[in-house]
Amino acid sequence: MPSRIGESIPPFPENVPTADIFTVDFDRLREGDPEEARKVYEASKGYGFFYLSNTHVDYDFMFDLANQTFNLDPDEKMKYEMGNTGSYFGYKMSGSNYVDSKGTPDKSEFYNISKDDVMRNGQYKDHPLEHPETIKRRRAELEEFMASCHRVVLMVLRTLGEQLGLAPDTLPDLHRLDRVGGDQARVTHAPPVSADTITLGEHTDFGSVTVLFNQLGGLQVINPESQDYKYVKPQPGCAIINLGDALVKLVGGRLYSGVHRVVGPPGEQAQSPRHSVVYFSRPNGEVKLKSLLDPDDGEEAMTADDWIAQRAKLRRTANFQGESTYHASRGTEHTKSRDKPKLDKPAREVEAV
Ligand SMILES: O=C(O)CCC(=O)C(=O)O
Ligand SMILES: [Fe+2]
Repeated sequence: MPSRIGESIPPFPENVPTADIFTVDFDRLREGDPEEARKVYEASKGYGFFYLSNTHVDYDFMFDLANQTFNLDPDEKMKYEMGNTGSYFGYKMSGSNYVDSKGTPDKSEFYNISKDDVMRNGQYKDHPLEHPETIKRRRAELEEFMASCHRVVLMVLRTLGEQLGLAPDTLPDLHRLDRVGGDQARVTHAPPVSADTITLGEHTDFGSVTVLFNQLGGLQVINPESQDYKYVKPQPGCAIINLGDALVKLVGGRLYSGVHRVVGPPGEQAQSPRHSVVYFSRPNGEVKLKSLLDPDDGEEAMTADDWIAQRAKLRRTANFQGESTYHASRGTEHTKSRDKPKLDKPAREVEAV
């Protein structure tokens, strides 16, 4: 794996609690295998997470891009800092989001790259965003990365829509690659920290379907039955797929957006800096986030763009004004009808970490 050339990745330990999540094969799903479709649906009502093999996504270069970008001078990175007003593209320095209801600063930096900027959609056609050279020179690869992740997203959306009785194109039509929306690729970096340190706070993803590539452990998701955190062990060759709040809203709460967080990698892996590579899909910007499966209740719903801006803004340390900000920043995790997860549990209380 290129970001760790010449280094072997320390093993994920055997003695930590891991999430028992389904593995779905993308090729078989595309061929219409009903068993694979069933697994997608069951996973989306359970953990809200599953592994996907045979994704046909080339993501190795993104770990290189991450390494090179986060190694830039802090001054250079800060030129692209996203700010506190709800913009969600560009660089986020470590500490500028908070991780809990006390406003504790996070310990990871990330860089978000807009799908519309890379694809030159809408306003970006004539006014592309500025990026450091480490990202600029990867535009062709980024385009391919985004298009291939988006193919995965559409297949998941089509499958879930069909399982819920929607026409196959209903959800994909609200997530068009060539229409303006908040989709983004992200690379993250956290320095080596112990396994009881939260580097990215407890959250649900804002959008529809997330496609994630991990080399090291540290990602944890709440088990819907036991309501405690389990590690999502990286599986070589597999993406980790999870659902976000926008999709949960579009299907009237019939699917589940898993509550997750990132802590320092477990066991021997704790000596290593951690990178992850993500593609976040969102509904197209003007899509109203209300149920497609229930009668219209007449309530005005937020657009996908406003939803993302609100959540991004309220998660910034600079905008934190006490516990009420934290609660206002949350997603569908506190509105779903299933049992309430044990939210905001400090990492050090998690069993066997
Ligand atoms: O780094 C990871 O494994 C997950 C990152 C994540 O949950 C996020 O960026 O929303
Ligand atoms: Fe996430």
